Amino acid sequence: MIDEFDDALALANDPRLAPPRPAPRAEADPAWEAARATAHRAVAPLPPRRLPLDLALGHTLAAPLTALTDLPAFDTSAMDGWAVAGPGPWTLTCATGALAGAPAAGALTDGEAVPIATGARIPDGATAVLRAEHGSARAGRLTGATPQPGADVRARGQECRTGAELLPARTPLTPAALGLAAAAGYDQLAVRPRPRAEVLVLGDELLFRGLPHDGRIRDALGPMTGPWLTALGAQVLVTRRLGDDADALREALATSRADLIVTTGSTAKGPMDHLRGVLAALGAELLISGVAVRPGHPMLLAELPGGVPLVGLPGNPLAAVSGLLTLAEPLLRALADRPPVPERAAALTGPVTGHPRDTRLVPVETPDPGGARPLSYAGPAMLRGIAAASALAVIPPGGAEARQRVRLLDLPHP
Ligand SMILES: Nc1nc2c(c(=O)[nH]1)N[C@H]1C(S)=C(S)[C@@H](COP(=O)(O)OP(=O)(O)OC[C@H]3O[C@@H](n4cnc5c(N)ncnc54)[C@H](O)[C@@H]3O)O[C@H]1N2
Ligand code: MOO
Repeated sequence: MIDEFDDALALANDPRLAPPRPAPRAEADPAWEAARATAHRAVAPLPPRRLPLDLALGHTLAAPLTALTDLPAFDTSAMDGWAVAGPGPWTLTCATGALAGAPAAGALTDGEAVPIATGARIPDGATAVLRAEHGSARAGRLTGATPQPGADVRARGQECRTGAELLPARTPLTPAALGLAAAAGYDQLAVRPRPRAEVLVLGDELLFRGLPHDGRIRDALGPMTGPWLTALGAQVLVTRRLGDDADALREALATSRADLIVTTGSTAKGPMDHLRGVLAALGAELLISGVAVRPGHPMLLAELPGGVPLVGLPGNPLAAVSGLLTLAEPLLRALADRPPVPERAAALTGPVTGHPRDTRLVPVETPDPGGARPLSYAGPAMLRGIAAASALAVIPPGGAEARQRVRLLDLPHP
């Protein structure tokens, strides 16, 4: 079996199959789509690893999942009853019969039958299964209407033959995918691991319990950034609160073991906004410094000297969500080598004012699949709108009319 895994790893490592990695270099205030594309190109997929099935949940298949066996692996009974050979009535050749997980009962010849359990191997010579409720056994004889040949028999290979592709590479490993892999004979899988993310919450004004007081407010980004990164496919190592301490930030960036660092706040140029200065001092390269999107236009993407990407989410809460879906989502997808999420659109229930030049992301609820209702309380510093929303509607520069179809970015659900 190791060979298959090595093949899978070799396939996943084949440079001909690896996405090209053009040199991403700084772009000032790119349009929203261009910023997403830059973020997607900024990183290469993480190297594949082999993981036991019970640790593979949430990672991404690094190579196609091909069946290591026929499924079913042998002809099995679909029902409890009797395996019968030829037309009835039948003589029962054995009282205990064929049980699931046991070797097949002895071969039958026409006129013979044997009790059989759902999932048990069909004995050689059997032509069908007679369901328990359709037959009657007395004194070694079985009577009942003769079932059609093949009735209630699951033929070997009905679901797949050995070598068939069951799932393509880049599929997220859901519980059902793990079940399929186990049924198909796998003990381990070659996966692209979930990217490890670290969240650094910046700001001296933040409180982590109790009510706002003395100009200080509760941290609203710590509680939502980690869970949303998890829902976007990351493994969040830690959420750290660093205040506005430039030294602590420098130390955290220099020593991080994450594949992606996400900071909150400090993207602008206020007196306590140290992020850009620390990035410059560390020799990081700014790949994106502001995006033509509202809210969230000060968001940034940098590459730290070791190659680790850093997404700077603006401090205003809705602006931070905008940064997550604009920059962190495509980065995480690229690191895990996941395919793009299928695009979804819906018709607005009312007009939405646009920004003259920038894209707007507006919280909407989608009570019916084709419609998107813009929500109130959707200012950059507000949370009521986004907390009630199921998606962000992408409003092109200049705005959108009622009933106009616009693209939706679904909010990820943990
Ligand atoms: N002169 C300018 N000032 C600002 C501009 C600008 O273009 N020119 N842009 C504004 C926009 S838009 C945004 S968004 C913010 C971005 O600011 P920062 O990323 O530097 O964030 P802070 O200054 O630290 O905070 C902004 C705002 O958000 C609150 N905040 C921060 N962290 C949290 C948190 N974890 N939980 C809840 N609220 C948080 C913070 O208290 C501030 O109210 O800059 C504008 N300024
Ligand atoms: O764009 Mo700020 O990012 O409006 O909140």
